[in-house]
Amino acid sequence: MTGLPKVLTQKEVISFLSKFTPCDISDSLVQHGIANGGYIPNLQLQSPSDVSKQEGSAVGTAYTVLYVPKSDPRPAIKEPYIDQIPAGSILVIGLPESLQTTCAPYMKVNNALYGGLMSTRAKYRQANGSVILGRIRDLDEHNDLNYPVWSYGVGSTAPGPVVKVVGINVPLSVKISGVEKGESLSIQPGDYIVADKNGVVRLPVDQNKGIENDSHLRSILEYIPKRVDADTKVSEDIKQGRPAAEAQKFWRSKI
Ligand SMILES: O=C([O-])CC(=O)C(=O)O
Ligand code: NI
Repeated sequence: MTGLPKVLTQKEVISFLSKFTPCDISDSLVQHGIANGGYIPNLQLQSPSDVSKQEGSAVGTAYTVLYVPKSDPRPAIKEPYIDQIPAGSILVIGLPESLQTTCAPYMKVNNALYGGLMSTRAKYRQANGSVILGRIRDLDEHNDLNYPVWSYGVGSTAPGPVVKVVGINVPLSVKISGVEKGESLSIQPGDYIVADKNGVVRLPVDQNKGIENDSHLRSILEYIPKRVDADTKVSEDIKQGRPAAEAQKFWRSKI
C-alpha cells in the first residue's frame, strides 16, 4: 500500500521521499515524537529565486562541509570538497556555533560560503541540491543551472579570505532560537534532507543500524502517504462545510 519495498536501499528512500513535501515529512516526524518536525529554520530558497517556478522536492543524503575562521588551529582540508560530492546527495555547508546567531542574519560571516562554480560542479556530479547555513553569491548562475539552492542570505565576496574547510562529512550543529532556551539541532552526514519552497527538513537516520534494518525509519516513511491521504479527505470535507477539527479527528484517527 505504501509502495515501500521490504528491504530499503538509499536510492529507494530518496525516490520515495521525492514524492512528498517537507511538510509531509514533518507531520510524520511529529507523529514519531520529534516536536520540531526536523525543520532547519530560516533557510531561504535562492534558486529558483522565483518561488512559483520551484516544483517538487529536492531530496538527498547530507554531504556536510564545515567552514571555520582562518585563524582556527585546525589545518585546512586541501582537497576541494566539491570534487568528492556523491551523486544523490544534498550538500550542507555550515559554520561553528561561535559564528552563528539566533536572530537574523543567523551568521557572523559576511563572505559568501558558496557560489555558482560549486553548483556547476555539484550538478555535474549529480547532487540534488545545496543547503548553505550562511551566505551564497552568483545568484543568476545557480538559477541558470536550474539547480536548487537554499541559504540564510546572499553576499558578493568569496569565502577564501576569511574561512577555510576543516571538516567533510562531520556533524554540523545549528544554533536555533526555539521554544526551549539554548536549543540546537545537529545535522549528521547521511541524514535525509528534503527541501522545497517551505524550507528544509532533516530526516535523521540511525547511522549504527543501516537503513535496511531501521524499523524507526520505516515507520516514519510508512506514515507519510497515509497522512497525506487522510489530509486530502479532510480537505474535501472542509470544502463541503464540515468543521476542520472534526474532519481532522475523523480522518486522522483512521491512519
Ligand atoms: O570562488 C569561490 O570561492 C566561490 C564562488 O564564487 C563559486 O563557487 O562560484
Ligand atoms: Ni563564483
